[in-house]
Amino acid sequence: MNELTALVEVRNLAKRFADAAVFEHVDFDVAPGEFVAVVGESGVGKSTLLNCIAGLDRPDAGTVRIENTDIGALDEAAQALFRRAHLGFVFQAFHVLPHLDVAQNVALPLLLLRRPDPARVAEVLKAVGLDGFGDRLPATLSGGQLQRVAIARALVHRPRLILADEPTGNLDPASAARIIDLLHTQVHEQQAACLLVTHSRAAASRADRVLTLTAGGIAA
Ligand SMILES: Nc1ncnc2c1ncn2[C@@H]1O[C@H](COP(=O)(O)OP(=O)(O)OP(=O)(O)O)[C@@H](O)[C@H]1O
Repeated sequence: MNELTALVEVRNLAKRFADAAVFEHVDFDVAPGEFVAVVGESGVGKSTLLNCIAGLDRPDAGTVRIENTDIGALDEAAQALFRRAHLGFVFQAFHVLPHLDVAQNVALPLLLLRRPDPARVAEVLKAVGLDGFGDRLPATLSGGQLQRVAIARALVHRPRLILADEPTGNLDPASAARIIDLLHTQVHEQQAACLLVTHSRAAASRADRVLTLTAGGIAA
């Protein structure tokens, strides 16, 4: 895949923490409209890989280009603006803001982009099965409901790249399937791309491609 067609291009990426290597020689592309699952043993570095792609962790070697922008070449402020406009990130730990209600949490990416759109917020809340939960505070929600708030927030601004770290980890099989459907719809309708880190065989089996991360690289 050449530079013009790849939405994400990862080249020779390596990351270590202090004296412990996590991974090296990580090379892959993701095309527009592609849904890619990343699997691998616990602790192999899947979350770290997503963080490096988003510019939240700095790799020790290699490059990440998203829509032809070299993320590592941007300063922190420019990286934050780039993330805001182009990325939707579902974190393993949700990062839902406790003092904002569900609708306000989901609306946040649109507000930061100065594109408030209450109808879109209501649409994604309905899509994740949280119709009627807009005015609830996060402390009153279950783990699976919080996870769906995080997913709605990651999708509300229709990002080109969705990075999702175990987005179905707290969900029952039917809710999980519904979230994977939603990610598929977003990816295929918007020609976006999704990188889904998962231990779930069911979720991985729905991806267009499955990549396995090891300490020495990543491969189909
Ligand atoms: N900030 C950090 N400082 C030091 N070591 C870290 C840090 N973050 C992660 N690690 C280590 O890096 C390795 C990769 O962690 P990571 O969370 O990326 O793995 P993972 O494949 O996502 O794991 P899991 O499937 O269990 O979620 C682990 O050994 C972890 O202990």
